[in-house]
Amino acid sequence: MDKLVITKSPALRGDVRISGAKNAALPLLMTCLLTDEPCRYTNVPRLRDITTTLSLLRELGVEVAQPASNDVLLNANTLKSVTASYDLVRTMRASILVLGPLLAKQGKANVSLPGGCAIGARPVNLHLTGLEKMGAKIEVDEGYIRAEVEGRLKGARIFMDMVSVGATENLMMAAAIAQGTTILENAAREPEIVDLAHCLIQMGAKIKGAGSDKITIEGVERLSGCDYRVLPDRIETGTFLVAAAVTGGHVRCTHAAPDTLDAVLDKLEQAGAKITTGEDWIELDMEGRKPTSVSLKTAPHPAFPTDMQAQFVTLNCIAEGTGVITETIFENRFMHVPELQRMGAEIALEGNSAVSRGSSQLKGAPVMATDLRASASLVIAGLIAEGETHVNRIYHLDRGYESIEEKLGALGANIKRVQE
Ligand SMILES: CC(=O)N[C@H]1[C@@H](OP(=O)(O)OP(=O)(O)OC[C@H]2O[C@@H](n3ccc(=O)[nH]c3=O)[C@H](O)[C@@H]2O)O[C@H](CO)[C@@H](O)[C@@H]1O
Ligand SMILES: C=C(OP(=O)(O)O)C(=O)O
Repeated sequence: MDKLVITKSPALRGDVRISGAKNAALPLLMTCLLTDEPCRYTNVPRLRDITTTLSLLRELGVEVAQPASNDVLLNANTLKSVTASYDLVRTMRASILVLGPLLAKQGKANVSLPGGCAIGARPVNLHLTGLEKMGAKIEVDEGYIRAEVEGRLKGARIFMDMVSVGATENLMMAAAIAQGTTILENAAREPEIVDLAHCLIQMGAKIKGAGSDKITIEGVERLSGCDYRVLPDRIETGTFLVAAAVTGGHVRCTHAAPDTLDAVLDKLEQAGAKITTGEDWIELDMEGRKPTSVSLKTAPHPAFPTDMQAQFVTLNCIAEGTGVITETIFENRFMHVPELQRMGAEIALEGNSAVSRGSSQLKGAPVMATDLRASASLVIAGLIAEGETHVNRIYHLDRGYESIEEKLGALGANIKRVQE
């Protein structure tokens, strides 16, 4: 199994090219299931989750081609199955996003229940009740969600009692070809929702309000294909910016989307970073300063993203002063804390908050993380720890970061991937 070996690194300097967003690409690739026409997606990141999605789509009978490393061509007019098997779904929760499109287009879908995962229980009740409101009959049998509808799904007014990114995406895709108008209330407002809406609109969907908490979708009979470029990854961008900040560096993220990162940039400025942005780039300069601790609370967009929480916990460990980071989205998303403590971090977990005393002297150690962003926080810790840090189980990182060691290495980090 591969691991990353990191030694204390100089201040990171230079340009880093940001990849397409994993969390935008995953739902976008599922849009091919809503049409019989070919679909082309560009700026698709090369990640394990994308490979899993393509395997899942192939299993359903979708024709898949990758003419260039970040281009994907999909054609679902050869579909032969409506079953997403446990073997694939268990490795990637976003597989649940085939449910809405398959049900809307084929009238039927069997999707393995994703089950709990390292960061929390992550139920899918909102996906299911929303589809039921649209006329689907759904039962859960032998670990599978078995959904059916007679004729087409029907437009409905759906209020979600929690803000869910995945449920908003699943229901928006299903509603795009339902009969009548669907209104999603308390919808998620993440930039990836807006990106999905733009792609669906290019395919002929009638969607208004994406990016607000009320999305109105007037169903159309059929959608055409698409040629769509995936949004830049705001979480990858934020991760590189935090890595630059903790090393006291000066880094420019290119091919980025600054307007998707307001809450993160705000906290970096509070930490003492000088931030400059252009249309598609963000530059961070610490001007030789050590960061100051920040306090923050994760919440749905446009507030601070849970997917950046772990990286900021690492920042707070070495920063000046006390900082309190509170996680409100997932009930078990502090697995990086015990590992950071093993590296010498002075952090205490108090309920759903990580309280750091700051100015910890980190020391390299063998560490491992059980989720993607926790792994990223340990990589960042490795850059500033004395000695060698070995980050194990990096298949989590490979789910969500394209060539992380090459990109960090090009900025001056001492990092290499080794096979054991
Ligand atoms: C592939 C992808 O885009 N993943 C992102 C997506 O995950 P995902 O779409 O799975 O996250 P959700 O927004 O659905 O989850 C938010 C909260 O709602 C709860 N919930 C969700 C659905 C449901 O039916 N019932 C329910 O109770 C979840 O357990 C969680 O506590 O948004 C999360 C929150 O920004 C991010 O951390 C993930 O990186
Ligand atoms: C939690 C994440 O992803 P997923 O929803 O795919 O598990 C993430 O991207 O940080």
